[in-house]
Amino acid sequence: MTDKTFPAATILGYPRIGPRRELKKALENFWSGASTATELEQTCQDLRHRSYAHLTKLGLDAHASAVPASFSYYDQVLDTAVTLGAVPSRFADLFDGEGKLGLDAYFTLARGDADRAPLEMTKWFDTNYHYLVPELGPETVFRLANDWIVENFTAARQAGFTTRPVLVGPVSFLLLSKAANDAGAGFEPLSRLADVLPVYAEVLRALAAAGVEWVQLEEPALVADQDLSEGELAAAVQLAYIALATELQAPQRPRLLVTSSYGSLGGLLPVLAASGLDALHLDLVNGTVPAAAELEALGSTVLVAGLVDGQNIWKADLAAAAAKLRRLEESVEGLAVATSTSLFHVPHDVEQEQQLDPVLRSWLAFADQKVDEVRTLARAVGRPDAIAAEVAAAAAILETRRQSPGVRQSAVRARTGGLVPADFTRDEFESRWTAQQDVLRLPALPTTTIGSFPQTRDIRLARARALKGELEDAAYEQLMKEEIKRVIELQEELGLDVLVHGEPERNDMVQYFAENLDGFDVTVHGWVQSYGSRCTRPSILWGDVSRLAPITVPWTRYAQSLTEKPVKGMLTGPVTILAWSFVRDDQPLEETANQVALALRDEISDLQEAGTKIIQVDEPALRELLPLRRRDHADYLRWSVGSFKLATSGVAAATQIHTHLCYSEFGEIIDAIDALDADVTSIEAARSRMEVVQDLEQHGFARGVGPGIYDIHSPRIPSAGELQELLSAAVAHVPVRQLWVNPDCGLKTRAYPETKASLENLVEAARTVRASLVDSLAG
Ligand SMILES: CN1c2c(nc(N)[nH]c2=O)NC[C@@H]1CNc1ccc(C(=O)N[C@@H](CCC(=O)N[C@@H](CCC(=O)N[C@@H](CCC(=O)O)C(=O)O)C(=O)O)C(=O)O)cc1
Ligand SMILES: N[C@@H](CCS)C(=O)O
Ligand SMILES: [Zn+2]
Repeated sequence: MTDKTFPAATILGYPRIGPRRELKKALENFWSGASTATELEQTCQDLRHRSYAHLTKLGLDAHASAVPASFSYYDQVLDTAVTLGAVPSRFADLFDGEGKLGLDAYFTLARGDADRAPLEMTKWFDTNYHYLVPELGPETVFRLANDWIVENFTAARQAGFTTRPVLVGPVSFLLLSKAANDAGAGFEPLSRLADVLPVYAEVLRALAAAGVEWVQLEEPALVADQDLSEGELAAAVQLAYIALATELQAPQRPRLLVTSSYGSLGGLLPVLAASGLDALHLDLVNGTVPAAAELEALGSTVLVAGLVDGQNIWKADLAAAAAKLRRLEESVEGLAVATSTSLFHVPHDVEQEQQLDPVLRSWLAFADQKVDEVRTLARAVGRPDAIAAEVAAAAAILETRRQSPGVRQSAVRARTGGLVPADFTRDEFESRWTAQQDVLRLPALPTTTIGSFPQTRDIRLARARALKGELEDAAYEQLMKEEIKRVIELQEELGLDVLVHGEPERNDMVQYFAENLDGFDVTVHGWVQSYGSRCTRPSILWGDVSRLAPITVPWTRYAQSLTEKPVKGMLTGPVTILAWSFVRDDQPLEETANQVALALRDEISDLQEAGTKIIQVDEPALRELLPLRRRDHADYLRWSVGSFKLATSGVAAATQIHTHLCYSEFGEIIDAIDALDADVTSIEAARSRMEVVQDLEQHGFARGVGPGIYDIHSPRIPSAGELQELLSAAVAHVPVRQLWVNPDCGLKTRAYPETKASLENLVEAARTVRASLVDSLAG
């Protein structure tokens, strides 16, 4: 064992995209062939070392393992899978002659290739980050197949930084994995725990040999209810950490920190406390301070208190955090301060946002400011008075927030305060459905898309120029109208049945609405990684929300004027607007969601007034915000479903309401999807091989449904035959009268050539299956 103690102040991870999205640009250049692998590696090494130097300058101790090596080229779960050699059999040829997986193999797993679908992508806990899902089976061979974790440590040390390498821990790795297609019935990834532990031990030995003092194993899956009993989970945790922390001893391994972000460990805390870990992190923002006896059981294990919120951007309430610290001090031997989660959920630095109102800016802490908050709290350990001035300053800021105009608007409060049950209900579904069929007169298996068409570089550049004042508003509007016209013409040519305007005028499906609603502000550089190279700038929802004027109506009206076919109105739902923004933390989410819902209800009413017959309200984040503990589900689903219904219940029976869900597994919330009472739901399905249609069938889902048959997350063009197969699978499980044909999600991240070709195939597949249905009826 080294004699190094755990650093007093640390963070669990830092944004890896770079202050100016350097990683995004480097990746996209490499993927397009504009740069070489060596150039990408060099850029990323520079990025890592610059961020270590920056964190050192901000006061983290670069010689005491206070700086986590949390970089990833694409995703931290993929990094762990590649380190362990855990790849599905369809990618077996990616290993080189020495059994290693290199950069090309890594990106093939992430993005697929012409013949192979990539790993599935899904939500990382209740966040807007998406990880790649490892696929395991009884035959998966685990072996140390990639040495980046060691190489990066060594290179950083040569540059003067003793970092703390980070890996997803063994129990979470297996719980986050899924059974491979060829795994056989009933296979559970966690059954491979005993096989994966020797490779973790090998990694730890290699890290120790390289001079690593502390390593961070992340176990976030332990804070979420799983499909196994607490006893089974406890046994797995015990097996894993007795093996890695007790049986494997220093100097064979570095000191071990296990982290537990996004919630409370509950009954697993005593298990981890008894496992011989050197340090254990608790999330004390999403979770609560454990009882004294549980803390005392930690003995010599250092408690790393996650007191600073890694997921939201409000300045910390230092008085409340310091009070928690005092309770911890009474019961533990060793105490350090950290963030609740990695900081990759928040942008780099609020000082980059000089355009924000200085009062609002003074309320905010991005990653760099959070480093400061962690250091401040660390100074209070054993000396609470040492931070009295900082505590007073934080309290004054909270008071300014409370008093600030705009935070409470009486007109908005009067509306939410006056809501009655009738505001949340429509006519009965069957009669609506009949009224809608009369108006719409669509063929069986109607084809449509989810809303966005490719956001071309020209569109983004035009918007960037308009923002800089280089392009007049009228000229920008004209360019967007030309794009809408092209998109409508293309859909007519393709023969789609229900059209969209393509969303060219939207920078992002949430930010666009935030820019047009009162109560929000937006950032310029506040980019946060969503997956791979894709980023968003979560908006700041700081005050009461209301609609200043119609937002989407002119664009939708224009698009509808170009075609006889129905054009869907396209809005983002209240839950998704909340989930993908940084939301005020001074009132229940339900109140905020209802404020957003009322603003959308007004927009929907105006769309209907303008002649729009189908209005889609996207709720891709409905599943994302589902609490990690089952006991909290019912309350969440009550208010989230309620806010969707509040937004959509003001329309006539003949107006068809669609919704769209993606990026999650939905089996668990089919009841809630049904309760949304949307007439048609399009839902992600292609990447998970249409698993959802079986859930729908079991549930007896009776509304319209479009299980996405074209996986838009990859440039791969699905053949008409393949799409036809997926559609036939859907027909086998869902009555034809309910079925719609559509891609998995919007097309904004795709380019035109693959979009056109894929949609041609999609329309052809729908026609073929339609014809076969007619034949079978005739036969
Ligand atoms: C559907 N998804 C979304 C999620 N969250 C959101 N907030 N939005 C979503 O759509 N979560 C779940 C899924 C999957 N996640 C994503 C996230 C992000 C993207 C995506 O395509 N992001 C784009 C950025 C989009 C954007 O904000 N565009 C702006 C700014 C564009 C820009 O970079 N401009 C340049 C200048 C122009 C140029 O040189 O190209 C600049 O500012 O420097 C806009 O269009 O105005 C991304 O590129 O990462 C997809 C799915
Ligand atoms: N209407 C949006 C939904 C994405 S989840 C789009 O098509 O991009
Ligand atoms: Zn989607």
